[in-house]
Amino acid sequence: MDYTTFLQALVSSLLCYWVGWILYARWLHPLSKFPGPPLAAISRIWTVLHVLRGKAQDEQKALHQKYGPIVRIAPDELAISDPRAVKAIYGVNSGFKKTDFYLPFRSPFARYPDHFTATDEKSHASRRKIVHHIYSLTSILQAEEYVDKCTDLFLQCLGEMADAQTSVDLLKWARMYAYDVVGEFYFGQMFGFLKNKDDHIGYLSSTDSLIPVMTLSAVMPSYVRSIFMLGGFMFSRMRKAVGAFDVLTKAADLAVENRRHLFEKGDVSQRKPDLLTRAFEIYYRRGVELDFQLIDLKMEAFGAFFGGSDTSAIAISGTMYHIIRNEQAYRTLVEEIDQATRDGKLSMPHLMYNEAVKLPYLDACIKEGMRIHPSVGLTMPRHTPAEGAHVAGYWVPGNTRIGINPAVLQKDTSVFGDDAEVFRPDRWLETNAHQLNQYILQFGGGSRTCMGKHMALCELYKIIPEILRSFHLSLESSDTLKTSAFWFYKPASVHVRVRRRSDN
Ligand code: HEM
Repeated sequence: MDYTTFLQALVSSLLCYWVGWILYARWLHPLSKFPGPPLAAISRIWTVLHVLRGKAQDEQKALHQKYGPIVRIAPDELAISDPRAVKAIYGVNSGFKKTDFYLPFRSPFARYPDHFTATDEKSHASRRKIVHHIYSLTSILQAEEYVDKCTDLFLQCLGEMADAQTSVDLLKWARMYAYDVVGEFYFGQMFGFLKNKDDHIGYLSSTDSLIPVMTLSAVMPSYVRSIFMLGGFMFSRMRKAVGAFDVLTKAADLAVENRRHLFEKGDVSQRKPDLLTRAFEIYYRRGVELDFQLIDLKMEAFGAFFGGSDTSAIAISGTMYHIIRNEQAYRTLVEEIDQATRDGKLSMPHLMYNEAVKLPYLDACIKEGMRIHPSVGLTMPRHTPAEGAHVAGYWVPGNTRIGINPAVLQKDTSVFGDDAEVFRPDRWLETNAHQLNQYILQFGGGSRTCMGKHMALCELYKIIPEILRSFHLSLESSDTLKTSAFWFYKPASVHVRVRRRSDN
């Protein structure tokens, strides 16, 4: 066969394959009964472009308006926005498993898959059980003073910016705060963002570069991911980002080595009651029995760095944005905080987490802030069990990818009413408010619920009232919040003017 004939045969075979695939995917595939964009039914390109535009939550909402509560977003994948689907997909013992979407986020040096990316439920449950107590509320509150240390520095910086009358990007500062809290909890000390008032070691810009690339890779078919990731390394920004994480790895090594030294010296007085110490206690007491080595301990620190910094910062800045924007809510909240401070129910100079959670309006504002602006803005995809499953009245075949986007469901009018898009904290003070909780997915659900939830809530319930009792904040612009959703549903910025309060 000559070259031209070979080429013609190849092209015709490929054409036949494609025509066959299109006919099958659109009309014969087990998911062909589900509506959705025609391109999504035949290729993942649709999903990749959809995520690439960084507006997944808005586009997905529009999709549901057009096609209904369940939409085919890739040949083998469905997105659903129906309250009944939450328990079916994310409930304990639902039998739904994490998909390979999570794999690009996995650390290359993980011995066991880290909690976030583990796809084998059994192994995940046994590894999570080993460290579960580290993340309990009791354990977090034993280290509450480290949150206070970061809060003091944050407030000091806000004070300086208020005096200098400079504009403050709350997102950037909340990020520096949240990263420094992770530093205190896991790396022996703050990373120094707040002290340096800047991303002096480049971690923030590195996650900004890496997360979108990883997210795009996560929605691509697995066979093109490596090529895509390798392609990414052609760009100096990516190489720089990876370099910054070398610095992080060294910081983790040093923190672990220093702490090990203290343990081996038997110097109990020098040991901070932080999460690193808790992890070391597991290592020394049951490390061999549980196969929990120093590298596993380091993985916990990495998990918190990647899973707990930007998420917490988005929750803080997103909630603050809505409070500041809503005059009535702002006034009511400040009155509640001031009254509680006057009554001695909020300690000075540091209010305690256990005091803050008792303030009903603060609680309502934080719940509403995270409802309307959850930190995750993509579907959290799962595989249906091999035998298939009923989801919200639909029969979904086995091994189908299906997921809910918290940023879509949490604004669903069928659950939250016609004002679902409005920041209205009072909805959480109404009689049946507790029923809404079951449709809130901001911390995920079931056996895969966020491990750092208590740590994140500790930061939120402390920093928001601390800021509001010391400063008055106003938004610089009345424009609506600009956001992007590469896994994290991130505001572009939250610029505010800050004044010291003269009335306290
Ligand atoms: C406001 C802050 C936070 C938010 C909104 C948040 C959100 C989430 C969500 C939605 C998930 C589930 C993802 C999925 O199922 O696909 C998750 C899982 C996880 N989060 Fe968080 N997170 C926050 C803070 C933290 C912190 C501070 C840490 C670390 C200390 C952390 C560590 C983790 C881990 C390890 C998982 C995986 C759990 C598992 O699958 O077993 N998160 N988080």
